[in-house]
Amino acid sequence: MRRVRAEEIMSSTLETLNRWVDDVARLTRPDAIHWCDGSDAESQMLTELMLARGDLLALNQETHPGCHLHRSHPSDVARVEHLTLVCTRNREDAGPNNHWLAPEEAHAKIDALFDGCMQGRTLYVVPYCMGPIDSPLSRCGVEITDSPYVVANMRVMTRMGAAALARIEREGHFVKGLHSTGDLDPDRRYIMHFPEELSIKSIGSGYGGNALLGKKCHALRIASWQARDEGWLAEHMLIVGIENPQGQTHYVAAAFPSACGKTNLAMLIPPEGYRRDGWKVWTVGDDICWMKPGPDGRLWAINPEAGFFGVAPGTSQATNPNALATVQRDTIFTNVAITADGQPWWEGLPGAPTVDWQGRPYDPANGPAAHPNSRFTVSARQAPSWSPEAEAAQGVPISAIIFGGRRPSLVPLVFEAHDWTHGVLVGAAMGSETTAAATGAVGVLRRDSMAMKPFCGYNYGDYFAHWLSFDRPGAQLPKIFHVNWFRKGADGRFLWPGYGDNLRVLEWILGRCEGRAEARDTPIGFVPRPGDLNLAGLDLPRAAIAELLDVDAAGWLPEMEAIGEYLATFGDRTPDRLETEQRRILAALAAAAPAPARAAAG
Ligand SMILES: Nc1nc2c(ncn2[C@@H]2O[C@H](COP(=O)(O)OP(=O)(O)OP(=O)(O)O)[C@@H](O)[C@H]2O)c(=O)[nH]1
Ligand SMILES: O=C([O-])CC(=O)C(=O)O
Ligand SMILES: [Mn+2]
Repeated sequence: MRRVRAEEIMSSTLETLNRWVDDVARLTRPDAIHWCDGSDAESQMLTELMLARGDLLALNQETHPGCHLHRSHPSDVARVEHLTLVCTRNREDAGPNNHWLAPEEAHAKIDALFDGCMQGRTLYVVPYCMGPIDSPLSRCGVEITDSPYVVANMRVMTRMGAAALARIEREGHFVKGLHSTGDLDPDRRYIMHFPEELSIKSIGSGYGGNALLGKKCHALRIASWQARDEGWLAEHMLIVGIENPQGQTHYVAAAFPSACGKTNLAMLIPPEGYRRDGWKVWTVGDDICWMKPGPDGRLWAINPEAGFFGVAPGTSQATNPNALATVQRDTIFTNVAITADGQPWWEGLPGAPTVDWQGRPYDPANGPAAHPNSRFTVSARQAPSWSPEAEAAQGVPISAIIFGGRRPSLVPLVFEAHDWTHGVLVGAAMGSETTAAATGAVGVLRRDSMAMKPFCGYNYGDYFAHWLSFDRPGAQLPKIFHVNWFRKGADGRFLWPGYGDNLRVLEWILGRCEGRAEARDTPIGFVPRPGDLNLAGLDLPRAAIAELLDVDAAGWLPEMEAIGEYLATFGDRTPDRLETEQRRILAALAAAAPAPARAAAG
């Protein structure tokens, strides 16, 4: 066999890349082509260009140096799940959890929209690396886009430019992402994924997860497919380090659906008593987590991103002071309001807006001043809680995995799965109320397994089987938990204070991992009794705590039945082990429920 020399791989990769750029240019007909190097000078040039074109507005440079505002088209403010497709040769491989089109038909449909779409525009070639540039867990891609705003965001959100291109040349492969804002007509908008070709095509949107292709499209949909083939996990999870008073740091990964508290938990500021005792919280990631079993059998995780694309509304000194401190400089704000002196403003901040997110004089009759899905894009390094371990090539070891969602009733504040199989069922069964992060109705309860409903690039049944496959000899798997910060009382208000006080729940979780914390066993898992949680200094009525930790077996019966029906929607692809587990819990609930509920459910 002839050995292929490194230089040959390098030149053939560059050839592939050049040929692809040429092909795209022939189709889209840009006026110019710009290869991004990620330098400061390039960033400066793009900012000036966008300021001149009105794509960016400078905010108050005295209070917010280096901060700018971008207003997207009012019909282009969130991910569009109904226009997001996974195009596999076999429809079953995409699964009922994805919208699907056959690859040939999909290419034909979207290429027709790309035809000539970059006339009068510059085509930017954006090489990027998801994850630390020297990590074996990282993966690279190249996004072609005609949006300088996308380039500017990709520069913050990924390791973008020359170093990424060098890694691509060395490795010989990369994910291809083609993006154009097109004419922003929602009728000519598609976000298409071709996992078998490791490629993405997105047109008609300039917004977040639709357009920053390194993020949801690559790091979740395509990566989840690759991860299944290669034995790792690509998840919609934050990664946070919790340092206890003894100076030990444990890392936790948590999956909550979009706009359900990942960024907040990742940057949590401990309550005062905890701070005094020496607890610290370190942010590794706030949205995406790639993890792989290490030589020691533990799961080791990296954050593939380099920045935060966080929800602005609700971010305040009271809720997330770390995030607020992070966005005081060098931040791109999208669809927030502004004050009379040009500072960014959103609901939850003090002061008053004068101009709303659409650039109109603020009038409460028009709704919120900032769009509910308005965002900030900022380098993760600017967070006061930023963990240097986020740059570690081997990643960080995960002690606990947490699932959670917005559940106004039924689901307790926290519970622990009995074992890995049960934990996978807990993740698969996740439900949450929809939020403004995607277009469509808000506040509707839907199943969102592992918070990946919009992001899993293949059949959920296969995905559950992949999760189960990590339970094998030699594995040192994290314990799995479920939390619910969003339980509401009869008055419609949240029962749990949330935010910094969530550390109380994390302390119990880590205590369980170390075999210290107590719990009672219930059909749905281990639940703390009020005395098992550290509630010192918390002004919470005893009745609220009781309600937060109650397990209503009669109420859980129909929920567990619905979970069974949901699992069945993936047909043969649902692993038997998961269905057996669901039946086991259903039986335990039936035995625990008072007789009338059993009869009703029977
Ligand atoms: N009641 C309550 N609300 C919370 C809590 N944590 C976060 N929120 C609110 O939930 C909303 C979204 O929070 P984020 O932390 O930005 O959500 P995310 O999961 O990072 O969202 P994406 O970036 O869309 O994936 C904000 O309005 C927060 O104020 C909590 O513990 N309790
Ligand atoms: O992808 C986006 O547009 C924002 C985001 O993090 C999410 O929706 O989970
Ligand atoms: Mn997200």
